[in-house]
Amino acid sequence: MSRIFRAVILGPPGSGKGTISERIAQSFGLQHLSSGDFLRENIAAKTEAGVLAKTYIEKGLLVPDHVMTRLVLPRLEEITRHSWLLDGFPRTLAQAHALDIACDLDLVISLNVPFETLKERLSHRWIHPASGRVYNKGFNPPRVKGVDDITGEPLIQHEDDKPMALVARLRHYKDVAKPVIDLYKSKGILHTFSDTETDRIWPYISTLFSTKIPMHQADTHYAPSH
Ligand SMILES: Nc1nc2c(ncn2[C@@H]2O[C@H](COP(=O)(O)OP(=O)(O)O)[C@@H](O)[C@H]2O)c(=O)[nH]1
Ligand SMILES: Nc1ncnc2c1ncn2[C@@H]1O[C@H](COP(=O)(O)OP(=O)(O)O)[C@@H](O)[C@H]1O
Repeated sequence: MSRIFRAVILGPPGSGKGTISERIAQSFGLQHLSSGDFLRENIAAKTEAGVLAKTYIEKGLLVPDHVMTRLVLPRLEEITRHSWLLDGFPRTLAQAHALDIACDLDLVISLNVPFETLKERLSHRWIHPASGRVYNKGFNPPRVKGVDDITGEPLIQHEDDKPMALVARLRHYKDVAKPVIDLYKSKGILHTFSDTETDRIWPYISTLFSTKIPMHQADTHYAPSH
């Protein structure tokens, strides 16, 4: 059996982590694990962690480290046969240290997208709350304005994607993420990609993964439809 490949994707809210993770998952057969999805599953199932996490997310705050590590690490340990890409975790230095104890990472990608671009994207981000599907006016609009493509249910905008909350959220991200980025830089596994467009970043990420993942493990390659 091939060795498991473990990667993390870092970047501020709106930098395209979810979008790029899906492309990596599709092109290279990695399992996309998203801390936001784990949280939404737990909130929907009303688990103890989910009920607690909801109170923080609603206020636009980070969920405490001990709740996040207890939620995410067991999920990683369950995956013993499949390569994975972790999106949204670690977000703090304490989470990065906990992950470090649990496993060895092969690769960390950091997305560096200008502040103005993030503000613009997030203020146009619309979500289907039940599934977590994400749309963007312009980049990937729903087929019918205001409703989810699959269920036809209404889309909503996160309170913390509204303009007033955005600036504070992005500033806070930067402060908390800096030591995490520095840690992975010092380990020599960090690769940073800077641009305003996902479609311009993607070819570089795709090339990087091609050099790291043996071709027989990779599935068909993702090609943007536009
Ligand atoms: N205009 C534009 N929007 C993008 C681009 N890449 C992603 N988006 C949109 O920006 C928003 C944030 O992307 P997402 O992948 O959710 O970022 P995350 O918060 O880092 O996971 C979503 O509405 C995406 O559809 C891009 O290159 N251009
Ligand atoms: N690793 C984490 N540590 C703390 N809180 C987290 C973590 N991951 C997600 N969250 C919480 O869940 C919310 C939604 O996460 P996510 O879906 O990744 O959205 P976004 O990309 O907009 O930040 C975050 O705003 C935060 O409150």
